[in-house]
Amino acid sequence: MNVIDVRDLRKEFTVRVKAGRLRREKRTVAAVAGVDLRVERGELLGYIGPNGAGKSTTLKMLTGVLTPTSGQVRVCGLRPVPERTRLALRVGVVFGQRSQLWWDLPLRESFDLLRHVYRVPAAAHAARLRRCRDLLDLDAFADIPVRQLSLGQRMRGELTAALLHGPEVLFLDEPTIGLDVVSRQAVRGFLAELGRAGDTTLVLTTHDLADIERLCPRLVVIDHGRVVHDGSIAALHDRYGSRRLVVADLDTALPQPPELPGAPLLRVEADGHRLVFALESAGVADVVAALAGRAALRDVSIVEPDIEDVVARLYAGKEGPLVNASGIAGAPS
Ligand SMILES: Nc1ncnc2c1ncn2[C@@H]1O[C@H](COP(=O)(O)OP(=O)(O)OP(=O)(O)O)[C@@H](O)[C@H]1O
Repeated sequence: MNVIDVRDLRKEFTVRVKAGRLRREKRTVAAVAGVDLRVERGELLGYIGPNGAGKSTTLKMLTGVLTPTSGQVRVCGLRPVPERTRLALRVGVVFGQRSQLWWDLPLRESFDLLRHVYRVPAAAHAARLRRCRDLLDLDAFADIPVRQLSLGQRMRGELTAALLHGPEVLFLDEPTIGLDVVSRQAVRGFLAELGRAGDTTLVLTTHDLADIERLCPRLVVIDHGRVVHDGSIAALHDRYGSRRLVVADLDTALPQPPELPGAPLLRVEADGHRLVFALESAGVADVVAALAGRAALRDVSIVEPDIEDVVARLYAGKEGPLVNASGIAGAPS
């Protein structure tokens, strides 16, 4: 069953813009311009796009904060705006910039209050809290008022607060923004664990593509309010022709670089001591074996295609083969 079902969703804002020295005129901005999206129970969905693409506006419509201009939205079978109270019991929300915790209370007391707000049975509350305490290491700071917590500590508290009522869908808007490496890993690890358990659907917006690579088998990219990609990261790489690379360091440069079937040579570097091949139809083992038969190899490494590059091209509206992370464009120099 689709826990999220969105059809031709639109949101327009009326803004006043300067039109001359003193005059201002009204203009309509289509923040979301016809999004279709279906998400099944247990899916982990990355919802990304450049600044101003319409991500937050979409999430706000999915959670009942904003009324759509037109289109259809169902989340857990409910219409988010008219049935917002019922929806709140079935979804959790973590918006990086906003808090649902009580600023002057320690986390422990916030969690207790939330139990009463959502009327969660004591045993279920205790079980969920125990899981979050273990996975997010909350005990070290659970008695400190929220206002004194670091951003990373607060984010762990926010995640817990969003999950204590056992939501079916968790919406996360930039959950790792501003976090240090350790906190980011803790949050990602926690979300991965939640995803593995399979009973919570995650919708994650982020500018940190490592979040997406780590967590989301499915990636929806929007730009100017429209979906421009819906599929896996691998599908995005296929679309842009980005390939894995084999980088071979040789003891002695060859007079003529070898031609390997299914793995074109992209570049020769370091006076011929480094050869870079793109893996097309050939496998790593075939390429390495063929090279080893023709040259003394000092080192071989495999370079994975870089998601940042592919997404940057998508945002820039450029189709076609990728200049990948190593700046390798296609022809040997
Ligand atoms: N309340 C509003 N009034 C007028 N325009 C708005 C309003 N909220 C959003 N917009 C406009 O709608 C567009 C989409 O904004 P939105 O916040 O959804 O983008 P976003 O993808 O979340 O961007 P970011 O990555 O920068 O957070 C932008 O052009 C923004 O200026």
